Amino acid sequence: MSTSPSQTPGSSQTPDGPDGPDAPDSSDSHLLGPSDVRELAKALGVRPTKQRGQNFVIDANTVRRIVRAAEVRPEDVVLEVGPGLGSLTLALLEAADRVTAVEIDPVLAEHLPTTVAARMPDRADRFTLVHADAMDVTELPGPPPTALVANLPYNVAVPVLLHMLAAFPSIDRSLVMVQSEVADRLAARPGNKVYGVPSVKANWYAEVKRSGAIGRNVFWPAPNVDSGLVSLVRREPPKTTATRAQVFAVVDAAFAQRRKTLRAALAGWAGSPAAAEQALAAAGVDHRLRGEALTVEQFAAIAEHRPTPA
Ligand SMILES: C[S@@+](CC[C@H](N)C(=O)[O-])C[C@H]1O[C@@H](n2cnc3c(N)ncnc32)[C@H](O)[C@@H]1O
Repeated sequence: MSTSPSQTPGSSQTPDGPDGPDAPDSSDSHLLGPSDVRELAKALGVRPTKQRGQNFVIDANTVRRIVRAAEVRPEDVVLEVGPGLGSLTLALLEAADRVTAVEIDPVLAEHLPTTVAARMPDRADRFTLVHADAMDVTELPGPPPTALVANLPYNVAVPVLLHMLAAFPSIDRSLVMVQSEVADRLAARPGNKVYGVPSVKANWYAEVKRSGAIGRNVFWPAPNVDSGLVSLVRREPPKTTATRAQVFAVVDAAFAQRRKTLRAALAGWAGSPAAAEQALAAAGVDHRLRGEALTVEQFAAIAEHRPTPA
């Protein structure tokens, strides 16, 4: 199998390839259109897998829209997780100072520098590819990333996002594309029925909001779910004497049994229902509430009052 075609494929349409709403116009000639994606995948022998969340964007307008929504600045060092064939990478390289991309798939990882060099020779020295599982990445070559912009693999989107926010405090803005329901969950506020673990943990790091919807036909292959954009702007974490791990342990316990009151849901964490009630009282939180009503600051206050085991 060839992993390195000698040149980047052209852009002729073929009937059996992925089709999208917008073929690139001449000003987008370095971006990937539907036939470019199909031909690149074919040349590399890539068969997109669900397991790796491989749905490639085939629409130049969509990648431009993502870059605009991310407010990428000329001085930004952008971290992209899962660059795939390079659809978003090329648009990021137009706008940022540097792009560092982390890709798990060996064939995609090996070939992407070739695509970048062929499509954007003037910017190729500003691109770095790291072949790794994003969940294992704790350091990156080059200057620290200032922004995270990614069309995340859907099955690991939340853990990858939270991992990157924890591992790279230099990231002050993120714009991620995720499954629409996950976008709702990430951006949910207390009291919302989809508010849960991802909402609270994301809010530990950032102010989170939904930033638009993306249809299915801008991908190849088209997923069977809609997508949403989520914007995260770094904030100071809540002021607390508890560690992040201690706060997240309370969050996990509260939502593991989300139908139960906090007194019952936190019994295991505190040692007993009575101990949970005591910790909640000390934190100024009504023990009859459920986790879905609490802010991240309230979870932090509860974590500070965990009873010491006898
Ligand atoms: C939804 S596709 C996005 C591809 C490309 N950015 C685009 O928009 O066309 C997700 C990409 O993430 C990669 N990927 C999946 N799991 C990963 C992981 N744990 N770490 C790094 N990359 C991963 C896949 O191989 C794939 O290239």
